[in-house]
Amino acid sequence: MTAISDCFETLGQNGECALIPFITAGDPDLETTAKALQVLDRGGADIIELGIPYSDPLADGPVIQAAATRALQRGTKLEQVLEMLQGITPKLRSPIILFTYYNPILHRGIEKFLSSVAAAGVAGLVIPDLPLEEAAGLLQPASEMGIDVILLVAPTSSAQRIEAIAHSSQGFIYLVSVTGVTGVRSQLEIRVSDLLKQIRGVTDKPIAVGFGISEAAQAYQVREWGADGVIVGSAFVKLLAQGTPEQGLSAIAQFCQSLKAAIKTTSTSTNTPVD
Ligand SMILES: O=P(O)(O)OC[C@@H](O)[C@@H](O)c1c[nH]c2ccccc12
Repeated sequence: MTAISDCFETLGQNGECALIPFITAGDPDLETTAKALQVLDRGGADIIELGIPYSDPLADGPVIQAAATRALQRGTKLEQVLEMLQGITPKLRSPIILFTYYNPILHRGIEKFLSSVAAAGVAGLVIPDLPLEEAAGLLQPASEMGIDVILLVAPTSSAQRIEAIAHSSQGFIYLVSVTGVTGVRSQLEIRVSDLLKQIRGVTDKPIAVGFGISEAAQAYQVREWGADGVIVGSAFVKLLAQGTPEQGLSAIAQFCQSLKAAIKTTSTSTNTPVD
């Protein structure tokens, strides 16, 4: 069993939903990223998604694009991120998922990339532009190294494609809540609830929902729709970038706690959180 499946299994036994914050590595610097991982880990995160900054982030909205640009301007490189992680992952309770576009993987070579991320203690990978048709070449060697490759379902995916993705995805299924790029949305689409049911119908694997979630009430809503995990990116990235690194760290600590408290509430409770 992988670290990620293990995490969902334990949470599921307690009727809990996973909180999965996302931050960009190297924004404002790698030292702060290392601290942020620890702050999130202690603040209620169950799994943490760490983004490798990339120059052509097609799936990202303005907040994460700007964070990636700042990180690249500082000269953040994959090798340095992995080196930082190697020192930090043994101290964390939460498994780390590395978020990267596909090109940097191809550039290094799949085997080499996988062995370096495994050595850094990474538990999973999210690769938004990995074509399902090419996923097999990565899924097999990754699972041999105990790394989950998490595949994404989009609202536009056909029933047939949803089934194929659900079948191949490792660790959990990432359900993208909206068509478009990452970033804060004021309203979540009700369609997410139907998509969750549709995916449930074809797999027992956990399902986490991401894109557009920025408030405790939205996280609660997604949990009520039946998600096993809630992914929150842009809202964390924005808070971390405001003010000094210390101010950013304290802001994400508070936000993390409030999100976790919101999704811990069980559906039978009358204690519905308001934001
Ligand atoms: O930023 P949001 O809207 O909260 O979405 C999650 C997200 O940041 C993270 O999972 C992510 C960052 N960049 C991505 C690109 C594609 C898919 C997912 C992502």
